[in-house]
Amino acid sequence: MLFNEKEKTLFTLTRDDPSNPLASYAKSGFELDGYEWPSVEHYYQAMKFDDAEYREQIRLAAHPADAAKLGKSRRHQKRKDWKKNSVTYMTRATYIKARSHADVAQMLLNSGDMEIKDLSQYDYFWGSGRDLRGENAFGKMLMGVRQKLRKELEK
Ligand SMILES: Nc1c(N[C@@H]2O[C@H](COP(=O)(O)O)[C@@H](O)[C@H]2O)[nH]c(=O)[nH]c1=O
Repeated sequence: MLFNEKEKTLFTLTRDDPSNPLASYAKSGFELDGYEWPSVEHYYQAMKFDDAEYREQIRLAAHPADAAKLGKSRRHQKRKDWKKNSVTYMTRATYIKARSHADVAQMLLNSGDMEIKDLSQYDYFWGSGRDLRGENAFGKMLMGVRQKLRKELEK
C-alpha cells in the first residue's frame, strides 16, 4: 500500500516539540564554547547576538520557547553575518547534543535513510510550511548530522 511505503521512507518531527529528543526544543543539555546550554534552541538563539550579557540572558531562559522569544527581540541587534551562519550554529549544537546523549544519536541513526522533514506549518525556512514546499532546513540539517555520525561509527 502506498501509505505504508510512505511511512517507511519519511521521518517527521517539528523543531519546537520539546518531547521529541531530536527537536531543537528538547531539553537535552550539552556543553559548547565553554558554557552549559539547556537546549539547542537556547544556543542557537543566543548566538544571534554579540552582546555577551544578552547572550547570557538567553542561555538562562527557563524554557526553549522563552529563548526563542528573546532571540526574536527587535530591541537587540543581531549579528550582521547571522543569516549566513544560522544553519551552521544549529548544526553545531545539534551535533554536540547527539555526541553528548547516546540515545539522541541512536534515535537519529535508527532513522536510517529515511527522509527527515520538519513539518512546522508556519515556518517556510526551517520547516515545510503549510503546503509542504518549505525549505525544510531543519530536516536537512538533521540528515547531515546523521551522515556525520554514521561516518564516525564506520571509522
Ligand atoms: N534563520 C533563517 C531564517 N529564519 C526565518 O525567520 C524565522 C525566525 O527565525 P529563527 O529565529 O532563526 O528560527 C524562521 O521561522 C524563518 O522563517 N530564514 C532564512 O531565510 N534563513 C535563515 O537562515
